[in-house]
Amino acid sequence: MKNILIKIGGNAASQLTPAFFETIKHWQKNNYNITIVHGGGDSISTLMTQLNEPVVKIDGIRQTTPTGLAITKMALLGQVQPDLVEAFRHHGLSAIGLNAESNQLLTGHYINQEVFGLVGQIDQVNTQLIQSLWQQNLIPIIAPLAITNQGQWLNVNADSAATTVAKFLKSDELYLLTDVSGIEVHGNILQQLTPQRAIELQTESVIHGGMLPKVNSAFSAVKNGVNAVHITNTIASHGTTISM
Ligand SMILES: Nc1ncnc2c1ncn2[C@@H]1O[C@H](COP(=O)(O)OP(=O)(O)O)[C@@H](O)[C@H]1O
Ligand SMILES: CC(=O)N[C@@H](CCC(=O)OP(=O)(O)O)C(=O)O
Repeated sequence: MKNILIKIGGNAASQLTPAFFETIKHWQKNNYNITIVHGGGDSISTLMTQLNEPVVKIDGIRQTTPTGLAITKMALLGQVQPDLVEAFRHHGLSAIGLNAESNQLLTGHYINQEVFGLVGQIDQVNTQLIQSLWQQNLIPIIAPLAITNQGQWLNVNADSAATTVAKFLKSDELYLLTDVSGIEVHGNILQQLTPQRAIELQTESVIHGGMLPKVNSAFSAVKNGVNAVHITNTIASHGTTISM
């Protein structure tokens, strides 16, 4: 029995095909446990712009003010997540939307409050809640937010959230679904990426922006027991694979 986590980035969410849902159904029939962590950075930025909140990202991580956090929650929990749950239902799959407060699903801490504001990293995952949903054939769809022990909500980069949840669930495979078919280097998509090559490509700025948290999260996942991370635009292809 496999345990697969799929992170659906904001851009990928609007491009899910019937084939994607058929593959998930096929995996469920084979008793695979499926978990989704969603992004939604594009929806957050659009809503921020509409509400005159500045959009500032440093190396792919959003600086998040208290107003920015309120907008982030609106976008993720009011738009992106319900739309995804509905898409799964429409394709005959039972899914349930979850956030940090769902029976204390995701607890975290600030990464660097002075630089990033209300941005965090996840320390604890209520894996029992996820496992009980799997037993009911429900697919958990989780938002990238966390709560501190003091009850403060934190915005979490969705690649980092997906990676941490995959580590806690001991996932066999993690798919980071995005809008590119893999990591591109001088016009070619890499099949594999080693840590050494990743450092070189980051230094040369060949890997930049939103790809930085993906690559860093992927290496952290494989160091912590996830067998393989695939950076891709479809679960039908592995794109760029990061493994030990
Ligand atoms: N070497 C690279 N190969 C492919 N994409 C890259 C690379 N470096 C930076 N990127 C950028 O990373 C983006 C994916 O990250 P992001 O926009 O944050 O996606 P998501 O919303 O799916 O997390 C790509 O669209 C591309 O613009
Ligand atoms: C702290 C931080 O950067 N949080 C992200 C959360 C959403 C996200 O990561 O969505 P994508 O995967 O679609 O980019 C943000 O505010 O955009």
